[in-house]
Amino acid sequence: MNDFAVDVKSLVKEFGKTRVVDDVALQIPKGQVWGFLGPNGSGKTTTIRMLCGLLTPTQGSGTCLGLDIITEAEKIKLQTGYMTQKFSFWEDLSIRENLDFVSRMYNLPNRKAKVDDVIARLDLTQRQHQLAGDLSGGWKQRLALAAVTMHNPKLLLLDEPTAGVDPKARREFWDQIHELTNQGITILVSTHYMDEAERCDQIAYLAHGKLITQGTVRDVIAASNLTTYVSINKGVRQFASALKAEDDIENVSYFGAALHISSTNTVAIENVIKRAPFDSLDWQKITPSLEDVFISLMTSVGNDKRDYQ
Ligand SMILES: Nc1ncnc2c1ncn2[C@@H]1O[C@H](COP(=O)(O)OP(=O)(O)OP(=O)(O)O)[C@@H](O)[C@H]1O
Repeated sequence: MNDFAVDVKSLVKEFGKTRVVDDVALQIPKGQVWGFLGPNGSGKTTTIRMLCGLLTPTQGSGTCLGLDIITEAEKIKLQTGYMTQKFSFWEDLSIRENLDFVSRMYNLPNRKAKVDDVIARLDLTQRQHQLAGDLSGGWKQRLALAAVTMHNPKLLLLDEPTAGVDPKARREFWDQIHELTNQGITILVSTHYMDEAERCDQIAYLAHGKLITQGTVRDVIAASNLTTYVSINKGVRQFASALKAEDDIENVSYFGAALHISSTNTVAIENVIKRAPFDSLDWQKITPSLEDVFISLMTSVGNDKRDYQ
């Protein structure tokens, strides 16, 4: 068994004639938290489902927790916790009843102690008798995290666990995620939130089913070769459409009162800001943010031209 919790290569998934995941390779070291990013429909959920044995790849091979993803999918399921995008617990049962049900499904020994423990660990004591259907988004996600960790999985696959959850609850959720990695659990978490991407050891970015970039946030920013300038002059927004019309500016975006412009061609972007009318603004070169990089990546890969039946 190697030191990777996930070690897969050439993963392909086709639905009919549409290639939804296209030649994806991932090597996730044990005990790390990885962010899985990419636009809607880029294939994140499909990849996650292949990793936990719920979908069979059309092509490709590899292991999860040292187990073959094709031939040992059932064993992988027992050691993996998969949190789906949609809340999938019983709304008419309380938190405690839901967790008790899950512990029965996994046939866990010492069920009551196990449920007591997970309720305490995730700070659910006060709400344990509340119906799941009455919980707010943040508490629902906490219940879901409790449920997927009850059988002591070594790998957690979390599909947009914090979508629609308020910032405080999101922060608490991430505290729990880091607590779990401290215990040696490996986590792959899909997200659209940049601040969450920045909390990960490494990130992998998918577009149109292909892995476009991966590494630490710093690596991904460096590999983008993006040059970004920012202006915070009053009235800078009035220049946005003229800047967007410039062929050499690949990306113009608002960050509050500031305007960021980016290009992979440093000379060209610097020529633009030296020219009228843009030379009337003060420009400062900055390290591109992850968001600058992702917008640039999305622009460079273009629109999804695949055919969906
Ligand atoms: N069972 C299926 N049959 C046919 N097409 C599917 C099936 N499952 C997913 N797809 C298609 O595959 C593409 C990738 O979907 P997937 O859910 O993996 O993307 P995603 O990156 O997780 O998107 P999102 O960020 O919106 O959750 C989508 O266009 C989707 O419609």
